[in-house]
Amino acid sequence: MHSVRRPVRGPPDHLNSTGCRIAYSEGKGRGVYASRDISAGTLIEISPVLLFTQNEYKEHGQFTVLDHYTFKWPDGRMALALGLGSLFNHSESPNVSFQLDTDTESIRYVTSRYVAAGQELYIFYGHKLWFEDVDRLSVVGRGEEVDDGWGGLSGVGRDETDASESSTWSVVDGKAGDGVHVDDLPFTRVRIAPDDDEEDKLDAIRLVDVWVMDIADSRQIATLLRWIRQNNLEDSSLSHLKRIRKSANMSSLLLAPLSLFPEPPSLPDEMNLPAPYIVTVPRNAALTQVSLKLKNTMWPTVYAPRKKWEPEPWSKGKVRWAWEAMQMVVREAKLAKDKGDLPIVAYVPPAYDADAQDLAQIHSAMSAHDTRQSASHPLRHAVLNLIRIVADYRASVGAISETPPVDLSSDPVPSPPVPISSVSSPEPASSSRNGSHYLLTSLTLFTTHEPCIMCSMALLHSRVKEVFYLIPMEKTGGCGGLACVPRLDGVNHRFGINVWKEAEGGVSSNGIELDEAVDA
Ligand SMILES: C[S@@+](CC[C@H](N)C(=O)[O-])C[C@H]1O[C@@H](n2cnc3c(N)ncnc32)[C@H](O)[C@@H]1O
Repeated sequence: MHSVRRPVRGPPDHLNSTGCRIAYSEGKGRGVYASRDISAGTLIEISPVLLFTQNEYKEHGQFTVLDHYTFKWPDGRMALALGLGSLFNHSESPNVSFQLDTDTESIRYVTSRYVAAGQELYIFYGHKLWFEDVDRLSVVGRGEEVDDGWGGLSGVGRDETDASESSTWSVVDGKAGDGVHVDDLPFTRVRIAPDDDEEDKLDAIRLVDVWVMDIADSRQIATLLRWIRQNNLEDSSLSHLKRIRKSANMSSLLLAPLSLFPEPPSLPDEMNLPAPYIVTVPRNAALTQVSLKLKNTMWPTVYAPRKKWEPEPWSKGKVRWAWEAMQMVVREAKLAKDKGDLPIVAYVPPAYDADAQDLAQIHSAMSAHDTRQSASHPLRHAVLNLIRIVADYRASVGAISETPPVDLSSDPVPSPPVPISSVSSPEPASSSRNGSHYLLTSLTLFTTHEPCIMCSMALLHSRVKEVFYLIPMEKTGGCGGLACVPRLDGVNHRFGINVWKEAEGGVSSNGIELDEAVDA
């Protein structure tokens, strides 16, 4: 360890609203510690960086103590993390991953698993350490491997994504924004709807009933759009439709699907609005110009000439996000098994895209494991436990639309932390608000095992965006195994289903297999 002398009065108090404090770490100098339980996927720190030119570093920096704190920035300069960033110590099994954000010249630190209060928060520096890792038995000297000439935390600068130990998987190596070819994706997509009909004829167009309202005074539109947002009427099942239909002297506003509101949604009294009425509109976006023309006669529809069931483009950053989630569920499932429960875990991280995060209003990851055995309760499936945790979270933060976006000056985890072992409250939180329908809107659920039919139905009702699982359950699964719930005729929401390929990125079912008759 380089000499970090203790100041006379110990480490400074550090007020960090995301749960970190500074303390001394045996043999490592100062370190960053969790001051409370922190759930996986929590953004705990954004550190601005100070950048030095290569010359400044070569001529000065490398001969100073700064050499222990600087690392290579993607553009070749050397960087020093301010804030807490420079105080994270190294571990071979880190609990924090980080991402370099070149746009804002900062680094974002996110917990990669649940961290209990009092534990140290570690990142992974890379394989070329210049000090003796006190937690490791063998000594790895700085000169023992090929040096890239930069030293410091030089492993960090390899790419723009995080540098956790797992970044050696080629599918995610490179820049976060780079695309991944569909054939290289580590998962396969289960087809949800038949793709035989192009909906190019009027009678082939699949329909859905929605509530609509006419607005004579166009000045009311902005107020109503705000009201729709606040009342959570933005259902993803209607995202293929434009919100407003204009005619010569009248605008009509699409409110919500009938499937969610059998009764007309109640509108703000003070605006003196006409009563909503029912209109039948296309259920899907238009895939061809012919179908667009036909659909537009019913309601202005989005043109999405994407090949049907062709997966949306995935970037390396997003694959890494999914990969970390899959690693997380498998790891947690093994822990659950060690505790005597079934090794089934469900996990919802914050959405990858900022837009989806805004829509979902979930800014910290939540996970749950199957507690049927420890709770002696037949309904404590991992997915149901997780949905209840999300409901509790939503209830604890109050109105969904009032949840603030994540902001390091405020607490991004307003609810109590939710370790996988914390599922014990007997009753779900209930809410009569419109938002109670939308527990998982825009969110992706990762799970070790294909959810059973009951859980798949619960996911459908929760409006989950998509599901990833590793282990298909042919005899009990509701996402392609025994049945495919979102493919059923008449369901009012469809969610995507993806099956992680066994052992892709090292995510393997070894040790978490179940008897095929068990329903997950
Ligand atoms: C970026 S600094 C981390 C903060 C540092 N502990 C401090 O008090 O300023 C890197 C230095 O921390 C120490 N360090 C980090 N992780 C360590 C580990 N696993 N074992 C021993 N020393 C470690 C080494 O001295 C290294 O040069």
